[in-house]
Order: sequence, then C-alpha cells, then structure tokens
Amino acid sequence: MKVLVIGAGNMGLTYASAIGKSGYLKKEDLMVYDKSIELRETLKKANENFEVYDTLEECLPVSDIIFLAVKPYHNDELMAEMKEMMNDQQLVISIMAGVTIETIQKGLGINKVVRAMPNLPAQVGKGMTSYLAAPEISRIELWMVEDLLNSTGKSVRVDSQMFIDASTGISGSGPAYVFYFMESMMEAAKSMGFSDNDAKVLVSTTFEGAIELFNKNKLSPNGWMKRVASKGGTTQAALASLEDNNVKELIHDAAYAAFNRAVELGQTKEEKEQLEEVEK
Ligand SMILES: NC(=O)C1=CN([C@@H]2O[C@H](COP(=O)(O)OP(=O)(O)OC[C@H]3O[C@@H](n4cnc5c(N)ncnc54)[C@H](OP(=O)(O)O)[C@@H]3O)[C@@H](O)[C@H]2O)C=CC1
Ligand SMILES: O=C(O)[C@@H]1CCC=N1
Repeated sequence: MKVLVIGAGNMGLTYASAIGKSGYLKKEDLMVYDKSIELRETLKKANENFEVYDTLEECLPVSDIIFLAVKPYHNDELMAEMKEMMNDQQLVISIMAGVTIETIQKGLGINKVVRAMPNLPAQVGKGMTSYLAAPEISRIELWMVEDLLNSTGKSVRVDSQMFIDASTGISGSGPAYVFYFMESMMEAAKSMGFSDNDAKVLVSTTFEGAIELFNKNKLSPNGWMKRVASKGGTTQAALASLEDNNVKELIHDAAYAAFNRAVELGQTKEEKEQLEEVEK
C-alpha cells in the first residue's frame, strides 16, 4: 500500500511524520508532495521516514490512499490538478475544515472519501480526530484508515458530517481556546509582577496538573472545582467573577462560531449564491 500526503504544513507533515515513525509503511511507500520548492528541499535534506516528490504526476497515480492537507481555499485548484490522474480505486482522506465528502467526490470523480477532523496535539501523539467514511469504503479499507489516523492519537467515528463540523468547534479548534486561556492567565501573572518565565511555569504546570487530575478518575470538572474551592475562599471569588462575566456563555459562543464557520467553509458556490438570494 502506498500513501501520499498532499500539503506538508502543520497537519500534513504531522501525519507524514507519525505514519513514518509508526513503522506501518516502508519509506518508499510513504510519499509527500507540497507545492513549495523551498519546503520540499528542506524536507529532502531532513531525511525523514518518507519520500518527497516534486510533481503530482510522479506520486499521485501510484498512490492507494491520499491525504488532502491543504487549506480549504486551495482545494478547488488542487482538485482540478489531481482529477485527471485519479482512478476510482483510490481512497482520499481529507482533513480540510468544512469541505464536504460530496465536494471531494465530485471534484475528483471518485467515491472513496473519508472526512476527518484532527487537531494540532497530533504532533505529539495526543491528537483527537473525528472521522466519517463514505459508504463506498469497505470494512478492510476502514481499518487501514483507522490505523493511519490513530498514528497521531485517538479517533472517534461519527455518523454524520454535521458532527465533523461540530467537532471542529470543540477539538479541532479547541487547542487554540486552551492557549487563549493560558495566555490570559500568563498576562494576569505578569501584571502581578512575575517574570515571563515564572508566569509560564506557573501556568503550564497548573494546566498539566489539572489535566492529570481530571484523567485520574470520574470526577466532573465541576466536582474538581469544588475540591479546589474553599468556602468563602479565593477560588470562589475567582469562579464568581467568571460567572458574573458570563465566561461560560462566551466559550459556548466561540465553539459555535467555529462550528458555523466550518459549515460555511463547506458551502458550494451554488449554495452560497442561493443563500445570498434568500438574504436579499
Ligand atoms: N492547523 C490545525 O490545527 C488544523 C488544521 N486542519 C486542516 O488541515 C488543513 C491544513 O492546515 P495546516 O496544516 O494548518 O495548513 P498549512 O498552511 O500549514 O499547510 C498547508 C500546506 O499545503 C501547501 N499547499 C497549498 N496548496 C497546495 C497544492 N495545490 N499542492 C500542494 N501543496 C499545497 C501549502 O503551501 P503554501 O503555504 O505555499 O500555500 C502549505 O505548505 C486545513 O485544511 C485545515 O482546515 C484540521 C485540523 C487542525
Ligand atoms: O482554523 C482552522 O480553520 C483549522 C481547522 C481546525 C483548526 N484549524
């Protein structure tokens, strides 16, 4: 089996490296293509566990499974270039936010498409991926897809594309919400007089410890909050401030903003035009 990753950015490279390290494929069976010459040259020099190709003509026709890891706005241009070289036995795994299975099937003239939504912690083997396969994909093919996805962490199979868009708002974009929270706490620490480094250690160790506690048993986040908060103490003062400022509602809205944007990114030109007509 030959696997090709198209787009060697944050996520494409994460998959190529993880699959390469997993030993699941021989080096010559794991191929990477990116349109950037500089990036290709850097990757060739790095001598990773995959082969880097300069043209799609050399690698696409011989691949069995193809990861699409370019930004959604590069997809139309890429699919137009790929279409002539595709055959209907090839299986495509798209990790692009929003882009639907139907768009890829139509754009590439194939049926076997999996839509997956990973997240950036995949880079350290702690990724969370949701995925959905088109019905044309066999059970054996699905096992292979799961093996590839699980090389970066955990995965969950969902039963509609709505859940891929929804998980984009939770786990796909989610690491950025965590970093936002970390940044806010580090800024607060620095305003209290801590050095940059001390602020970083205070905050990152707090996050690490809290996650480890949370994973330790079945206690809910609220249960853990109660263990931290003494009656009439400091934590209660902080939690009351968060509640007064509707922070939970704001985080809820942020997750929905990402979910809605994923749906919007997936709309075809015709769907966008129809929507604009209705809104006029
Ligand atoms: N980053 C994240 O946390 C997550 C991202 N995703 C999805 O993954 C996809 C990739 O995101 P990310 O890795 O962050 O993006 P990056 O911009 O880091 O990587 C995309 C790469 O693809 C290259 N590229 C663009 N067009 C082509 C083409 N026609 N042929 C070959 N290569 C091309 C880009 O080159 P150039 O820079 O020159 O354009 C770039 O090197 C997106 O669709 C995103 O929605 C999903 C989950 C999480
Ligand atoms: O921001 C984005 O659109 C992508 C999808 C999920 C994370 N990054």
